[in-house]
Amino acid sequence: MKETQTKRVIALGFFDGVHLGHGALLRRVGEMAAALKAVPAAVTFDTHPQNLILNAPVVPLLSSPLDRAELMRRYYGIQDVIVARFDERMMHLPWRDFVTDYLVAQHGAVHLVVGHDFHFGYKGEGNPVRLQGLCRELGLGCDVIPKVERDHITISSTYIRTLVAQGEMERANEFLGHPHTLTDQVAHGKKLGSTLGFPTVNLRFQPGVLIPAYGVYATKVWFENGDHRLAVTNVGVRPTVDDGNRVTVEGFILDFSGDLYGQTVRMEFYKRLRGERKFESLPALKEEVMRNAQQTRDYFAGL
Ligand SMILES: Cc1cc2nc3c(=O)[nH]c(=O)nc-3n(C[C@H](O)[C@H](O)[C@H](O)COP(=O)(O)O)c2cc1C
Ligand SMILES: Nc1ncnc2c1ncn2[C@@H]1O[C@H](COP(=O)(O)OP(=O)(O)OP(=O)(O)O)[C@@H](O)[C@H]1O
Repeated sequence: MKETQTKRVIALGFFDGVHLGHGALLRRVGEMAAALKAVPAAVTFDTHPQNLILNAPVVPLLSSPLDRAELMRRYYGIQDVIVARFDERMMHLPWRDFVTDYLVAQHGAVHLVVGHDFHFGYKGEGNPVRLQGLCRELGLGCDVIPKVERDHITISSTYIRTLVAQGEMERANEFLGHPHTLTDQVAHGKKLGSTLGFPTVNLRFQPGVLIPAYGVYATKVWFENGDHRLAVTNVGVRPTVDDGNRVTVEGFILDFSGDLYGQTVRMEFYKRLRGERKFESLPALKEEVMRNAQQTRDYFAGL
């Protein structure tokens, strides 16, 4: 590491969802960065390593590395999130080289933080015990964080994905430590909602991102200016008005009028209120949406 290089305390992992287990690592990064006057940082990958190694695609909770970075910053004060490309070269990089060349020489690592089960480098030969040995040799600090559990279940992205896929948002959020979040630039819809009396904001899941169970959710929408509103949001294929398979996310923002097209908004999911249904008429759909809007107000009033 060069004298002039920025010093970083770095957590290692993929960090899909940025859950409470990840939080234990990231909090430790913050403590050590303050003590060492270094920048709190994390390394993640552009695609999940398992996609290349096992050829078994992981369907992530969050849309992109940018979303992971934003949650790490907001909830844990991580300033730099380094997004490493996980390609053939990275896959074949021996674990020692990953530490010495990538983390220390390129990114100024002075202290590393990993979880109890973290494996990395070619064939996953790097593990916490080996890493601690190498760090001692190199004069680097290294913390291995014991597993974080809740209800006797080890918190993991995999488990939280199954909860979100089933629409069990409240439980997913307990394990995440914050609401499940979708960020997108608002796109145009069919504008039918406005005529029906419930204008909606349309968001999209990026291809390959986990879609929560179809249905209606109590949500919050945060705007670019930092304001937020309650919203009642449908995730699904809208069998009443659409015959296609295209999945949409449409939020009826309560107590709001204004133009959001083109804005990047953040939607937080709190509770699934019901499944998606085919209604016999648009007035019947509207009546149900109004009922769901009230359920959303009641839900947040009771929190
Ligand atoms: C809270 C909420 C619940 C909804 N529930 C359903 C539903 O159960 N079935 C359905 O076919 N469409 C449902 N929709 C989708 C509406 O059919 C759709 O929002 C409306 O046709 C307006 O579409 P537009 O925004 O593209 O103009 C729901 C929409 C909202 C906002
Ligand atoms: N419950 C936990 N307790 C402590 N450390 C954890 C926990 N979950 C993950 N970590 C650590 O956080 C880092 C990032 O882990 P990773 O992104 O692989 O998360 P994961 O939740 O275990 O994911 P997956 O379920 O896909 O295996 C790793 O160093 C890992 O060891």
